[in-house]
Amino acid sequence: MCGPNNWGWAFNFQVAFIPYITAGDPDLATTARALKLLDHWGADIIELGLPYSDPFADGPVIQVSSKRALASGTNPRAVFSMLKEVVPQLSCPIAIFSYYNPISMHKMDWFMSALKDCGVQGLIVPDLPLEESASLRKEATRKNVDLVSSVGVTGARPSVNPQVQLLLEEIKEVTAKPVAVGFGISKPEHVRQLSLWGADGVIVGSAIVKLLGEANSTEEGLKRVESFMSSLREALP
Ligand SMILES: O=P(O)(O)OC[C@@H](O)[C@@H](O)c1c[nH]c2ccccc12
Repeated sequence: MCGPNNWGWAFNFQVAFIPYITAGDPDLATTARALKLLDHWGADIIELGLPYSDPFADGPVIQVSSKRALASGTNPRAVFSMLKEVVPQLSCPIAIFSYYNPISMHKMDWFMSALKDCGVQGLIVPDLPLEESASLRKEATRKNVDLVSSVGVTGARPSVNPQVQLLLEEIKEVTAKPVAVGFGISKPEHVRQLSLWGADGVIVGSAIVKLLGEANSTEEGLKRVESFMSSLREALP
């Protein structure tokens, strides 16, 4: 549905649907296919995680997924070159999700230029140290990449914590920025609930990563993700 949104990026949605997957799990060819599929099934933004050996803010599902991705030799350079080919075929923006450590192993301007060069529009760093945030922000602003930071531990949960409703109200009192809710969203009921509470976006990670990771084949994993995406999409206004 078309309507005004305050994301700063031009989308046609009321509540943004934001899937997360880990790049390179189980390999980058599968990630390329998954990105196209998520885009096709109505993702408004895709969070693409760079795998890291110590993903401490992640629950077991994304931790194992990171391990699989690293085992197949995934590194930022390879992810960026895959994206360079795939991004022009997508209609939704990509935000790279990365812990600070793998970013800091590169020159900041190289990293940010590489992001920009392959058409990435956002960068999420869950553990960005305050002391480092100024230089990263400066480089991101120069390259016109949006920067986001958050804390917590991921993983599917049976229900949405009712405190989220209050938290959403409190956050919206202090900012006009859109607020997307993640952590534990894995069912159409969760998505419905969060839309009713006024979330501007919902982020779904572990539930999708699990479908891809536990399938017996890439084909089967992508099929499962496809039907899961359509059931979540239907729950959105
Ligand atoms: O896997 P979940 O519970 O669906 O949540 C993922 C999610 O919100 C995404 O933004 C994310 C993936 N890994 C993270 C690490 C920290 C903070 C956030 C994340």
